[in-house]
Amino acid sequence: MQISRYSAPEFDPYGDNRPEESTELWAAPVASEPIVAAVKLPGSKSLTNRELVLSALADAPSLLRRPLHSRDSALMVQALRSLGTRIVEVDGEGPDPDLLVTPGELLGSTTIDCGLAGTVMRFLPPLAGLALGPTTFDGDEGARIRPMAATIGSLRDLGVDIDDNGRAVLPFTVHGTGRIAGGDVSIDASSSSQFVSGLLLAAARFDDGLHLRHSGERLPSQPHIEMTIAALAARGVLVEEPAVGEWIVAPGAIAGREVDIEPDLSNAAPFLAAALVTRGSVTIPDWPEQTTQVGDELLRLLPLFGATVIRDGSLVTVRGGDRILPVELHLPEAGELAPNLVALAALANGTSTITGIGHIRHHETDRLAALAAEINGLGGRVTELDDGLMIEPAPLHGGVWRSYADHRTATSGAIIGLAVPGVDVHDIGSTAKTLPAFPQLWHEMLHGAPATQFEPFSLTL
Ligand SMILES: O=C(O)C1=C[C@@H](OP(=O)(O)O)[C@@H](O)[C@H](O)C1
Ligand SMILES: C=C(OP(=O)(O)O)C(=O)O
Repeated sequence: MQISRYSAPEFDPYGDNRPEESTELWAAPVASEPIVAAVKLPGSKSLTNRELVLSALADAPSLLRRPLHSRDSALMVQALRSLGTRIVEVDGEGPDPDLLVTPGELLGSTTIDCGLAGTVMRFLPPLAGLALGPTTFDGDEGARIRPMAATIGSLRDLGVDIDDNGRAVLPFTVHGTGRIAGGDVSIDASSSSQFVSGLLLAAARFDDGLHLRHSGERLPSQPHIEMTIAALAARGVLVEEPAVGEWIVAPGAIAGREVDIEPDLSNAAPFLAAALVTRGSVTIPDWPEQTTQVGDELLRLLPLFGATVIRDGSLVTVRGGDRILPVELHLPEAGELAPNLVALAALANGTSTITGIGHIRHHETDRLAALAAEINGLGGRVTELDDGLMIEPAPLHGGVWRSYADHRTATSGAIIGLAVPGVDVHDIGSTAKTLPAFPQLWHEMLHGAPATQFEPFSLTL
């Protein structure tokens, strides 16, 4: 295999926009024996935020059952409410209330806080174009460097006036007029599939619908585009795909519906990884038989690391092998899973390469640089490639593991900490982005009993 090395400038994910970081350290628990546990996971971020957006655009109310309640979904709820959508919590089973969404006229004249949520910053600008007044988008300091050019450029090409001071990043203002002409548009979605999903979700509400073409050299995270297309189909909107990287949506209504949100299978990754690290077994209930979630790929990928996967109806159990095997993976479709897989590879008994994931430099942080810096900080031997990482075996020692406000970097530190004493994860609270209960669930997985010392992340809806 040809490996081209990436020569990184000294890693600083924020430049001058460094956010204030909490100095809180979380002592990652070490597993002294094989873990045998079952972990029930909350709803999928990607499904919840798509269904919230589609419910706001629909022609009738929708009920979301067992949606995710996390920072990313709370930001989406808050943003849609401020645009004019009514969203109320209604009783559901368990701790995560259902959401009843009643679409209203999109009003605009508001400011949307995107936090660090790609789904909020890429899915909502088209809705702001359909709104009656201006909407300003901003977010965390770390969000202000995430690429937005394809969203801003395409909406402009479709007739929307956007003021971004020529910078093509947050903050920017969409001057909505209540309608978007729609029609033909071409984008480069090589840095995120969310540019495609954001346009497709709203396209049926454009006057002339949408004929979208992707013109860049690669299209990452394609399962997430398939998820968008499936969510639209379930609401009566057909997306035609005349060629790879081309989508057509006719103008029409988006139906309201009742929808069960599946558990977040990408967030199953750290727990299933724990089975491999401790040579134990971890079971996830309610694993959907069929799904568009890329997390389902874990059932194919984890056996490559030496795991055995057992399916019993909706129960999925992953059992660790004698050791963690090195892997050679090309993962453009599953960048979201890469950080946790890299953590596993750092504990393997040989050299691994994971490629095809250059776009994850544009996720919550530059994940390739972050993972290399943190594993190497514990004595590891990770080399950045231009589109991935090479991970060579090395004895790891304890130390501080920085999270860079990234939930998946944080959980990667927790995975390594199971096997390496003395790993202190900085800002474990960043897991609230998609899994506020992560520290509790991790503790329960290890000890079987609820932890008392964790204050759950509180959300005001
Ligand atoms: O549409 C979505 O819900 C997502 C798409 C993917 O983004 P990229 O295409 O930027 O990788 C994924 O990594 C992200 O976590 C969620
Ligand atoms: C890339 C991710 O998030 P976002 O939706 O903010 O892009 C992620 O959750 O791994």
